[in-house]
Amino acid sequence: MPNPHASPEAYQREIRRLQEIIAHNSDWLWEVDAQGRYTFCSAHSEQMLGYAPSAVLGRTPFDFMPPAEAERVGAEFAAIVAQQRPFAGLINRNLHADGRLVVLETSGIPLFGEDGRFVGYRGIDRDITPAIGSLSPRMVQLEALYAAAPVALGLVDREGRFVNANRALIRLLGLEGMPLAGQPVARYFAVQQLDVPGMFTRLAAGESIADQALPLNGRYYQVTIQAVRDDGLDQLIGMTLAITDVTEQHRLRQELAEANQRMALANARLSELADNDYLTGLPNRRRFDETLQAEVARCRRDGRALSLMLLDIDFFKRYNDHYGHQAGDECLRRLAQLLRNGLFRTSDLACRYGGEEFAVILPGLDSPGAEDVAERLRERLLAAAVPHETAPTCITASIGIATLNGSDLSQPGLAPAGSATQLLAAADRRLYMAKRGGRNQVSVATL
Ligand SMILES: Nc1nc2c(ncn2[C@@H]2O[C@H](COP(=O)(O)OP(=O)(O)OP(=O)(O)O)[C@@H](O)[C@H]2O)c(=O)[nH]1
Repeated sequence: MPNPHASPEAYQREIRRLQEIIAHNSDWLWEVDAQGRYTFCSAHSEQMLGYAPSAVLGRTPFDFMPPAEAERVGAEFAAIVAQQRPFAGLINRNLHADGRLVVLETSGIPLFGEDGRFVGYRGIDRDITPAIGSLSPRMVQLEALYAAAPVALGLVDREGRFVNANRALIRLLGLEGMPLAGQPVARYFAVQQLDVPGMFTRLAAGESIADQALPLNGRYYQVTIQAVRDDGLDQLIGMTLAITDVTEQHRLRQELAEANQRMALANARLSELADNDYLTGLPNRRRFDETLQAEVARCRRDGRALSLMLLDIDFFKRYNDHYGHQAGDECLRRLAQLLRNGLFRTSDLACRYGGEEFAVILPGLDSPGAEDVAERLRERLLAAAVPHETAPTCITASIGIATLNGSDLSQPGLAPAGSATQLLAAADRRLYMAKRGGRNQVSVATL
């Protein structure tokens, strides 16, 4: 610094000497204020960037950079300013007035006023473009794409450290303004989220790594890993990380799964409604017809017996008239419950045939077996002693039974549909006979 106590001539000489040093130095000397605006600029700006100092003063270094570079360097510089620390070797790209890209290496020290307040930086820029060679436009384009890609991209070395990261990755990690290069991946992702050593072991063994899900801060990401190999030696030197936000797809998939589940429930309910009687919950006439057809066909195939029971409540009209239709409904539900309650084998099917009439299909049961079941059922209903004041006793039922013997059915020319019709007609005849015979009884036919 010039000595302010020297004679004016000596002081002037010292000032000129310093100006010459600045002018003949190969570096660009500058000062910026606390807002980063140039307050001093040596003549080198002209030769480095093609702008005279007068065109530089008042502007910021970022005004001379391509936008993406300005954003990147701006973030790095903001972190430095926040700590008000010296820095060196900050590499940045600038646009020369003639359109060329110029790579500068910037170093600086913070400046403080007499009261100790931070007032800006003083530093130098060195043109290192000749040292690194000119940047091909293709390289610049690729870098711009990398920087601006919406997918979070990063390169990781064999030690599990970030070599670089694009803006999306820095944003994803909430690290705006902080340098990520050189930081271990494990610092930001737990091993359960990204097992980098494990992945390297597998990549080194020639395995590929399937995309994996990564829930993070309430969002869902998909991580894609690729090995990076040394071109010449085919040696694993690192891996690329691509982290795509798939929250929306994840949400849609979940909604779809839920909708499918609701649909399956609705379908199950629909088919239940289509197959079951709404009043008693027993299988309805449609289900009965289908099952009887199938069982007759099976009876014919296997040569086994098949019995059919038709059950009709006695004096039910009187019951309805006396107790009301709703009480009649309740009575039907009670009888349905009785039919359901384990009187039959799992292969048996009790259905509401219509009105106050029920049917039970008894596969594999011969005539005496079916009669036995019917008697037990009749007795249980009697034992339930459901009051019926306008009938001789309580609620009772008449039952008609018909049985097909499989061996008879194997005769040619007897169609299954015909057999089912015959079986039904025979059981119905027997029911009629049970009614005629005085009700509360079982009548059995053998075809
Ligand atoms: N409460 C109620 N009653 C029904 C239902 N379906 C049919 N019924 C009644 O059942 C009665 C059947 O009467 P009928 O066919 O004359 O026979 P019944 O009075 O039982 O006389 P028998 O069968 O000869 O002993 C009718 O009054 C029908 O209205 C129903 O879902 N709920």
